[in-house]
Amino acid sequence: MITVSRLLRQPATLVCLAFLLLLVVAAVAAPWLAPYDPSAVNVTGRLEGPSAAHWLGTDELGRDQLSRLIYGTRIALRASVQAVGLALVLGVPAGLVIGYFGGWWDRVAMRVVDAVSSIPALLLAFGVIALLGRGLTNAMLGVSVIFAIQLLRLTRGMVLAERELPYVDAARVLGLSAPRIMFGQILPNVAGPLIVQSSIYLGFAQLFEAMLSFLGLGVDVGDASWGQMLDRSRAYVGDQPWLPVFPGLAIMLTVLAFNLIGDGLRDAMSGARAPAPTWKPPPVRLVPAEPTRALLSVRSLTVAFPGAATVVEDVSFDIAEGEVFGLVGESGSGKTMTALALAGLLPPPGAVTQGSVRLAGRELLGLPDHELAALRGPEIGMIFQDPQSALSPVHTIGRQLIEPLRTHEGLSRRAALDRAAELLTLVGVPDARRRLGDHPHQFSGGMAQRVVIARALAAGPRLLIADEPTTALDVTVQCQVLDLLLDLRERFGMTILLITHDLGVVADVCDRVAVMRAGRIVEQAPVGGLFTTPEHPYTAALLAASGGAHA
Ligand SMILES: Nc1ncnc2c1ncn2[C@@H]1O[C@H](COP(=O)(O)OP(=O)(O)OP(=O)(O)O)[C@@H](O)[C@H]1O
Repeated sequence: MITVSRLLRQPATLVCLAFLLLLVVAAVAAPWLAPYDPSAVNVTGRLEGPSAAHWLGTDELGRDQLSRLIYGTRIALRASVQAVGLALVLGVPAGLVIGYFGGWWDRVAMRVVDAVSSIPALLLAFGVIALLGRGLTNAMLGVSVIFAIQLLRLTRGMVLAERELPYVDAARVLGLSAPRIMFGQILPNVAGPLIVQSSIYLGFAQLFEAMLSFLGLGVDVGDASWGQMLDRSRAYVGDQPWLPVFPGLAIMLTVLAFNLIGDGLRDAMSGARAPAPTWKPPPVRLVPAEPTRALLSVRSLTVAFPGAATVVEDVSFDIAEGEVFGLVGESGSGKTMTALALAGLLPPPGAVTQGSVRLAGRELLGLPDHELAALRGPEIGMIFQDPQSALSPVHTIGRQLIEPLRTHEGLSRRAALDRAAELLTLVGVPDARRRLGDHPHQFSGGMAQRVVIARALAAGPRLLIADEPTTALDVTVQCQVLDLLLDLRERFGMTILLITHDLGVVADVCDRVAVMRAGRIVEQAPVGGLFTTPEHPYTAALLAASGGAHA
């Protein structure tokens, strides 16, 4: 539904859809719309220009051009739908099977695909015509084969990625048969790009039909086809210059319409050209905050989503320079929303409705976006739970590390690479120089998290917000990453806001801690005090539930 509404917001796509609808109406209602019989010859009225009797003129046999153009839509649409329909029927199931089963099936099929793909579509159409004879159906068969091969390749590529996803494993565990998984589970997930590609192929098919008819290999001589009209106009264009104009325009506009619809569908599905949301955050009610020596001072921070309950309410805490401050609480208690609010990264329509967030004495709430963006990196760094999803899979680690170094420190590429290698060594990645050329998937979870930490350090932030940085890692690696954070605090005097639901982690690394529940801080204290004498019953219950992890 989101895709349809985005599509309806694209004027160019709407115009193209209306144009195609017009073609379909013209094809279906041709006998009623066409003013003349498209094959009625009138030798006394040959090669006439546009007139009241013949709006688009007549051809070399005196046939009405408008009527032939209207009847031509039937062939244009039939050729396109036939070629793409057959390609979908052949290519998509083959791609699903080959991608899903993989192995030698895949290897053999892909070699065949490579070989057939190297043949130009037009050449293959000539081959099919030579074997099976002239005619629109035979001509479009060769084109269908090429489209089918391309759709097979596209489907197979997407299935290779999809089959590794948890929902496919879940379907296997449920005992669904392979065809049901392929057609019932995977196909709906890969349908979007296939629809987009097909609409683009509809345009290509139309072009091929016109080319083959132009070469005299498509429709029968008497039939009205735009390509054939263009072909016949060549010999008489000297006598009647209007002849090629209308069939040429019809071909051009139809191909353009199919392609623009394909583009529009792609944008609607990816949201790329969707208009920016009109939503504007409400103004923040700044709470006056007294001067403090803390590096970060948060007062009465309140975050709300329109129509939903307030997710963070009246949260206040201070973090001193060099301190590790823990924010702990059960899932959904508002820890992440607090952190995102501090960095100005709340997902719309969430917004800070009131409060004060001062970093080194400077109020951050209400700062314009570009000023906040300039603070992220050198002032506030963030690391998240899943290191792999925080790194771009297609870029090397080196490239991802030098970007912040070049942006914030203005280093040359060579100097940035040297510094990136130093940072990787600092966070404990062995053989750092060589590993700069590796991609994220070549790193284990713990090593990838070290890379993410190194990237956050690259800009030298004063405050590092670490949101569940060890939750996705196994216990041994968790300890190593926490030790690394502590080591960095020691060396650089870095201030850390550590978000976690694990009281064991809090006990190990934090100086002070705040306990959150349902969007509010219910208690905050130095770590030792909180564990020995919790004041709030919720803290006591959390400690009891954690089974003495802190002991
Ligand atoms: N887009 C949203 N719209 C409305 N409410 C949201 C949205 N995103 C999050 N919330 C709500 O905000 C509350 C706080 O979420 P938050 O992610 O901060 O919790 P958390 O304590 O970090 O939990 P977890 O440890 O599971 O990440 C939750 O009740 C959540 O349902």
